[in-house]
Amino acid sequence: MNTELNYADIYLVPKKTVVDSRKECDTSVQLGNHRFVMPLYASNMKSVVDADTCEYFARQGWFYTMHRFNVDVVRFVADMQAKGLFASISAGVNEDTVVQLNELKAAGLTPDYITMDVANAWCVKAERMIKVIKDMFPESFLIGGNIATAEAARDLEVWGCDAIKAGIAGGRVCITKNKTGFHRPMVSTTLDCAHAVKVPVIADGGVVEHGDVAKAIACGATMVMAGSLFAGYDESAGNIVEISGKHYKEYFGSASQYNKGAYVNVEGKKILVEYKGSMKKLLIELMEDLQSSVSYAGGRDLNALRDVERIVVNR
Ligand SMILES: NC(=O)C1=CN([C@@H]2O[C@H](COP(=O)(O)OP(=O)(O)OC[C@H]3O[C@@H](n4cnc5c(N)ncnc54)[C@H](OP(=O)(O)O)[C@@H]3O)[C@@H](O)[C@H]2O)C=CC1
Ligand SMILES: Nc1nc2c(ncn2[C@@H]2O[C@H](COP(=O)(O)O)[C@@H](O)[C@H]2O)c(=O)[nH]1
Repeated sequence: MNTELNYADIYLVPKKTVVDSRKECDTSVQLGNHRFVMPLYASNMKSVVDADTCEYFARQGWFYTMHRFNVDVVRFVADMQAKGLFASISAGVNEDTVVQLNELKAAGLTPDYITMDVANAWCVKAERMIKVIKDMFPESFLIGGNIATAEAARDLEVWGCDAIKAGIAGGRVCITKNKTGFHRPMVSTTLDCAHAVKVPVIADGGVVEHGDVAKAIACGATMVMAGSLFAGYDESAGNIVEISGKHYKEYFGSASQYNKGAYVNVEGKKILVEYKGSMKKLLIELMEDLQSSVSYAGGRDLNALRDVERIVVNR
């Protein structure tokens, strides 16, 4: 059996800083036809993003992906593009997704980004859906996920994905590992997948500390997706709950009973996260922290992080 690593098991070794100020460090990243201010974005979960959250992120120059649960995709894509913003939607692998894609086509709309999002995308249904999406929307940038091994990443690349989302059962509200026994820690997942393919890899789930973003990039990720990090703010989706005068927001898994509306194949749970007010301060702090990471890596942009030594501190 192999020993596998998570974000908390590694650190990055500092190099000589070459900038006079952390403000000089560039955290921007190219994904598809757009450049975004940070290589980090919020999970496409109903308790994290809604249409307003997506618009908020797009206006701040951050990437986003709308979730795929009871969404009028025609209206969503039309609204975003009418506002001059990019449209980034999620797709499943069942017939309802084909119906939605046909409706988009009939309306003459092309999403800028489509994320085909299932628990284990290394499967025949995902292979078929990737072909459908690529045939119908060859101009859209297709992200496929999730997977957790080099072999799966290579398959998704061959099947036609323009980027691959990696991470199985590492999320804060995930109970997949408890219920099925399957999981791979994020550092090992990201290293393996990113080294196996030429297309960008998105490290999804398990971000606990801001520094985990830099660690993911150092392991080869182009982007990082996080759910709990963005839950609990004014701009996040999710209901506010008051308990003994204290305010919280609900954060639940996409495979939870609360998202599914039934207790069938449940692999997610609901938690309450502290209500934290406006998200603006978080976005600024995340960028400042990553600028600082780039300076410790001895560079001026994210490329510097790809060159740093990684050390294992826990085994
Ligand atoms: N990143 C992660 O580790 C995980 C993420 N999730 C998230 O939860 C949401 C729901 O995921 P998911 O259950 O895939 O989506 P859906 O519930 O939409 O399932 C999609 C379809 O795939 C089938 N399917 C799902 N899992 C399997 C399987 N293991 N074997 C065979 N068929 C399967 C389902 O059929 P049937 O239900 O009849 O089996 C269904 O028809 C997604 O947003 C996903 O990202 C969920 C778990 C893990
Ligand atoms: N196993 C499950 N994973 C889920 C579910 N809903 C979402 N997710 C994944 O978690 C990440 C977010 O993780 P976090 O640690 O940043 O909070 C998300 O992007 C999905 O990949 C679920 O119900 N079960």
